[in-house]
Amino acid sequence: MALPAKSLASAAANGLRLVSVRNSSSQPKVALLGASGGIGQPLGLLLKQDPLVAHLALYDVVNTPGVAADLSHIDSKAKVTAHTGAAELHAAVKDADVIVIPAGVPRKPGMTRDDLFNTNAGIVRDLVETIAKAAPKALIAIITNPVNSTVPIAAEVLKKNGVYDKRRLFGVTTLDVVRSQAFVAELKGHDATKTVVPVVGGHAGITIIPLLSQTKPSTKFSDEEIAKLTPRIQDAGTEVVNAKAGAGSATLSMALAGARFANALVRGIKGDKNVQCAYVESDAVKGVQYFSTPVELGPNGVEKILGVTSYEQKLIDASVAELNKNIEKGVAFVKGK
Ligand SMILES: NC(=O)C1=CN([C@@H]2O[C@H](COP(=O)(O)OP(=O)(O)OC[C@H]3O[C@@H](n4cnc5c(N)ncnc54)[C@H](O)[C@@H]3O)[C@@H](O)[C@H]2O)C=CC1
Ligand SMILES: O=C([O-])CC(=O)C(=O)O
Repeated sequence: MALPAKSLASAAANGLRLVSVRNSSSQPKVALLGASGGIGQPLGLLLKQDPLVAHLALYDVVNTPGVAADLSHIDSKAKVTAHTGAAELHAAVKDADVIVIPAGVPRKPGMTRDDLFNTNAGIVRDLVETIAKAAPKALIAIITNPVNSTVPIAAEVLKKNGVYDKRRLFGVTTLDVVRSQAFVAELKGHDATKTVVPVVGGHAGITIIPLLSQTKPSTKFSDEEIAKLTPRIQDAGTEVVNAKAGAGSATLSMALAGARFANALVRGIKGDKNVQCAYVESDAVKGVQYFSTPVELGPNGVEKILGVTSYEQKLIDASVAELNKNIEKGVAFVKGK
């Protein structure tokens, strides 16, 4: 919530230290952490072009001034600021409405997303520790893998700081939706821009569950088509990792997906309610604490969790044990068990 200029002035006059006042929804600030990376740079480009973004704060441990100088020459609305290294993180996230996090290492061929845990868990924990203090009301969108575990890590850090609000924390699974829509459109000759495929569960292997039965426009798939499409969607990240042959994982399609999701969060903040799939704390599926489903986004983040009723129940059941393993690993990392 933004304070009117008058109350800000009188608070300052009374010597009050104002901590973490959010910008007004009319001037949204988006902070991008990991802004110099393979995802960060094209995602920064797309966010700079987003007419809803008033301030784009770029944070990384390296190369931020160059990326910011480059982006700041684009004739779009967003003001761009650069913040480099831990000492400048507080300023990067302070008053942010939305914080998008692609900071961390990507996979190489032969690795699972869980193999990134040892490096990325600590990166996410430390970033969220500062967010908890400088921007406790921000909507946080985590791209860093393994998403199934980094979201519970972030939640535990926010809880430890007494500022956790389950409506405000998201694992970004939009790329799974983007891919499903691309693959289905290609197979069926649909217009990809008008094809809708919800994807639920998590963001690794069998936890990625495309609800092909709910494709719009309504589409019939043979058993053979489903048997081919489902694993292709589940392994699409690995398809890119292998094609890049050691040079990283998906960056361009992820930048598009991340920009789409960040835009949806900002629209929600501005009162333009909309529905997106995201990995959030949820009671949609029994026996698992975090699960991606379509959720309605609004001024406070998740306004409503839209459940899953689906023909894909076997896939959902199969994902629960794997998700619980990933979630428990993240929680234990923060709790030091
Ligand atoms: N959720 C999803 O659907 C997807 C997630 N990813 C994940 O996104 C992450 C980033 O991937 P890329 O951009 O390709 O990697 P990258 O290595 O190209 O870029 C990562 C950036 O993070 C920065 N960084 C490292 N430690 C940091 C810290 N403590 N604070 C701030 N910045 C820090 C690096 O300096 C680098 O600029 C990976 O974990 C990857 O697995 C990738 C694709 C899809
Ligand atoms: O596969 C990876 O390591 C990156 C990722 O999450 C994706 O492309 O879906």
